[in-house]
Amino acid sequence: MGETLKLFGWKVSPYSHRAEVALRLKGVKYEFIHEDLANKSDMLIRYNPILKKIPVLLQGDTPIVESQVIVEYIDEVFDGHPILPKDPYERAEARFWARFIDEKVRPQAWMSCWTDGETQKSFIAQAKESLATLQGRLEGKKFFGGDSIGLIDIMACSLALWYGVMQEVVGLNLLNEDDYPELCRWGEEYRNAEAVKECLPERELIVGFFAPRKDRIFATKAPVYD
Ligand SMILES: N[C@@H](CCC(=O)N[C@@H](CS)C(=O)NCC(=O)O)C(=O)O
Repeated sequence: MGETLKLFGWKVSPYSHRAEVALRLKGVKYEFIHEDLANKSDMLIRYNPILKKIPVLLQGDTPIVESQVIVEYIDEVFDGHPILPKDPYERAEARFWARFIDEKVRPQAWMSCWTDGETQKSFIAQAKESLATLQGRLEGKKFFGGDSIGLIDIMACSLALWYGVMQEVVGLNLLNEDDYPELCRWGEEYRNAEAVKECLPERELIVGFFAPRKDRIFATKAPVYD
């Protein structure tokens, strides 16, 4: 693995963080290339022509795209901290929860912040149920991965920081210590893990993205990059 690794990312993005924390856990050197998503670079378009999104991991001239794909690639290619379990059944189970997070938890949590009225009530009810289900998967363990960070922890990273910021910006308090003590405890463990601390964005950076765009994000239901 002689080639220089480059990560095209954006510090505000939890997807970008997923890839970066996987590299940090493995102790692999890489260059972080900040993308301006309002004015995407030719390199980003060249290396991710179909989706045109960050993160993109570039190994030599070979791009790997999509955060979970990148995390799994890093785990397969580099020695050190195991991210996915060795056992095929446990690996399948971790991938199931990764999918649950991306298909249920994240969109429900996002929409509970950026809708109102009956629609919001419905998303809040769905998010509450999914958060409780996810919390149950912790089973009293330090991390979803057991004693150390694994795929599910990395996939759930937005619950450890980003979702709290969004809640604060829109004045919601859904993910709180009274209702989700285990999930909040997990969030603290995650934020305090060495590899995470090395690459977790400052809370202010995320507030600085969401707060001024609050109305436009509410209107579009999607991030606004300019
Ligand atoms: N499913 C993708 C999502 C990545 C994603 O949505 N990236 C956003 C930044 S947070 C992006 O590049 N957006 C640019 C765009 O949509 O034009 C992943 O897991 O990597």
